[in-house]
Amino acid sequence: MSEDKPISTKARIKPRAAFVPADAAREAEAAQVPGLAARIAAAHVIADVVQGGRRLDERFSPQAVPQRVAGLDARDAALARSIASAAIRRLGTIRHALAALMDKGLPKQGARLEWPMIVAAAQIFFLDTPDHAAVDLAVRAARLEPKTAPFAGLVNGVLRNLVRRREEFLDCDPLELDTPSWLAQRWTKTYGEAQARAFARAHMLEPPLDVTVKSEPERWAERLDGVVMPTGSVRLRTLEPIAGLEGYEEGEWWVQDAAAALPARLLRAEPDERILDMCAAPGGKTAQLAQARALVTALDRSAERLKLLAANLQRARLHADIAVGDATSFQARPFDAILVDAPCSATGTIRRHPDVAWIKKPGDLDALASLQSKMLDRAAALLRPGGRMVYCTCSLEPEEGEAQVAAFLRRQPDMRRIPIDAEGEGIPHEFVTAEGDLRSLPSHWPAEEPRLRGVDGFFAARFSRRG
Ligand SMILES: C[S@@+](CC[C@H](N)C(=O)[O-])C[C@H]1O[C@@H](n2cnc3c(N)ncnc32)[C@H](O)[C@@H]1O
Repeated sequence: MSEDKPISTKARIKPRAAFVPADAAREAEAAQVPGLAARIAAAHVIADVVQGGRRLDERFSPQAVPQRVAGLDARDAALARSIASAAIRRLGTIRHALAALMDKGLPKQGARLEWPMIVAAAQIFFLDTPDHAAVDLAVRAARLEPKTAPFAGLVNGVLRNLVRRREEFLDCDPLELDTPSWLAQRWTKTYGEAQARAFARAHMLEPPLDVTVKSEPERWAERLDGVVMPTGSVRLRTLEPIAGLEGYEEGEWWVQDAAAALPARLLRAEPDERILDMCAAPGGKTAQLAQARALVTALDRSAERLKLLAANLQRARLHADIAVGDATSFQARPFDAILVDAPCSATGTIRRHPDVAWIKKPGDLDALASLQSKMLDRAAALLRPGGRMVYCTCSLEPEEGEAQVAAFLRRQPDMRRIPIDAEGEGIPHEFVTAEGDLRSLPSHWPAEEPRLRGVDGFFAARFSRRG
């Protein structure tokens, strides 16, 4: 361990096996120490995401695997989630700091201690946990296993040093450390270095909770301690679980990022129009279309996710016809309007889903872009002459946005773009491209109050079919 070694920005600890208490007796022992089971669960979840490519949401779903979080009470599960989320959001910074404090890295026998050390570092850097508790619980985690117990002193020393040098490590560049290099390079190439850095800074913050209200946004903003955004979404400061908030059970609003609420609006649904929502689950956009009293068919390939959509619509007291099927081969008589909210890399949602940055790989883009173009072509075939269509993705990558749409218009001479009229449609000017498409960025809406900043990165383009 080194005391004041200068920071090498390239320092990294190699990924290790997950931290697993050796047997049931030790798990029981862990359960006796308040807060320890939550930290161990967080360590497991971080390893699952980083090494196993698993989604953070899935690890905390009601079907969570028993060893991970299922045994925790609600408070501990919430704590484990906020630790895991903070750790994954700033994984590069944390690994960089730990590597800078250990000359030779962790000894082979204690390699799996990286995970509880990451858990402790996330608390020391980003959460309200008292430093001594964060350090002590990591040391206790190390002592649980005979293999790692000899390194409890090392864990203690490194983490105490981390506490001492906290400010220095927090001054690091999030574009270099907390953004996978393939994404940093892509964003720099597409948007320039200043924007790429602004995205990385936006990704550092826990995002606000945005909701789409059925009506009276000002009244709901007042009741829920929020603000009405220029596009009509209500943005809340709360960190409380949503199910307990006023109006949720009654279906007066649903959770939806302010940018995610725009594509369905761009479709301009009219009462009684037949609308196909091609990739509908879990249904945020279906609910908007149903709220406009359109006759919506909600199609999705995933029956599981459609169950969630059905529950969400039921809570909001809204209706749609639900269809399980593949959008690329779906058959039906022509629709008046179609929304194609295609599966994508989701790189525009890293603020809300920091795991996306570590789970997605550059090789995913080709397969996604090819699926999106098949969906677009099928949608064009299902649209009546004169009908409207909106294509959108929550991606910052041009292959899934601008380039995808340019190729679509070349392939489909019957389709023409309907540019967005920012002024007339109440869409912020900075969200609208020269071609008239929507392109929101995580760095947009730079509010003074950090809790109210930013928006998901979305792309949307609108078309009509020549009559
Ligand atoms: C971006 S999400 C949709 C989000 C949804 N529109 C909303 O606002 O809540 C993409 C959806 O596409 C679905 N999907 C993926 N491939 C599909 C396919 N071939 N056919 C139909 N749906 C598909 C996924 O199951 C997923 O639910």
